[in-house]
Amino acid sequence: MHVHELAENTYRLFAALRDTRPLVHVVTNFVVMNQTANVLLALGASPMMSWAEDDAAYMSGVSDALCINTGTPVADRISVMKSLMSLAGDVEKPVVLDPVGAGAGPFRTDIARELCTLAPAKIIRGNPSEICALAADHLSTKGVDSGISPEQARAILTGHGRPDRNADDLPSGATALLESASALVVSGNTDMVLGQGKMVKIANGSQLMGAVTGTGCMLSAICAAFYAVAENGFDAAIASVAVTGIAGELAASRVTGPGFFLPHFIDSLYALREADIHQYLRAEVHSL
Ligand SMILES: Nc1ncnc2c1ncn2[C@@H]1O[C@H](COP(=O)(O)OP(=O)(O)O)[C@@H](O)[C@H]1O
Ligand SMILES: Cc1ncsc1CCOP(=O)(O)O
Ligand SMILES: [Mg+2]
Repeated sequence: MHVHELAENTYRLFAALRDTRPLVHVVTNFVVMNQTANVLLALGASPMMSWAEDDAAYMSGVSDALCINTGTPVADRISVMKSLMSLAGDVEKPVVLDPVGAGAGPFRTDIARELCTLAPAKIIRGNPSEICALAADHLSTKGVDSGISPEQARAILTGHGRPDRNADDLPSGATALLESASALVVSGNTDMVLGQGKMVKIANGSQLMGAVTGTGCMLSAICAAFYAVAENGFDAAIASVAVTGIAGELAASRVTGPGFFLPHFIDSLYALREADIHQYLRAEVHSL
């Protein structure tokens, strides 16, 4: 597939999202809850941030997608996350898992690994060391920040240059993790979207996105909104990474530092046009 086709598909899903305004149920951490709801609204989705167990069955019945984020994993939240993911799996509702802090100690890593066993068609979106903690038992996450670069993650996931694999092979650790997912998103200065036998690299975004908290969490919620209108998790993940990166780039061009980045990011998402997607998308497709 060509970059041009990726841009067209991204805009098609973006337009569908704005037309249908999917209800996205987000159980996320206390740090990013408000900004995540605002980002979903600016994108064109309808956010719902409930985490009550008593609300789970009803909300699961009416929502179009679910986003689960393990950033502040207190006991009652973990329990509702499991219930919601099981309910969503039963009806094949689109689900996104953001394993915040996987690879930073056994507590978070074990929670994320258990959640990976639920809702088998989910998108899993994390930073390089979070994904490596799930796929390859590599524990290097520094709190919620990646301890490694996307390129290092790629090397770890491919099994360190085994002679029978070339650099473009589908990561072996990722292959196993993909059995519990429809797509993996490894974010960073360049984002990688992995599906069965295929990978797309997207080089949009800005360094400023690493200078404010919650950009990864927002990307995961955006993945859930796109997944609600997409045919599959792989296409939803590509569109989400593209739109997030382009909006981030436009926002960064309008500010001098992180302080005003977030409001400009929200404005850029709100005002994003088809022409921006075609003009700015920088993607490489690898058929594997
Ligand atoms: N140095 C960078 N250059 C471009 N984009 C970046 C950079 N760092 C992070 N991003 C973008 O910020 C978003 C969050 O990614 P990341 O920081 O890896 O996640 P997390 O916040 O979960 O650690 C992604 O859209 C990613 O592309
Ligand atoms: C700082 C912090 N601490 C617990 S959750 C959280 C937010 C993490 O957000 P992101 O993974 O998007 O950087
Ligand atoms: Mg994160």
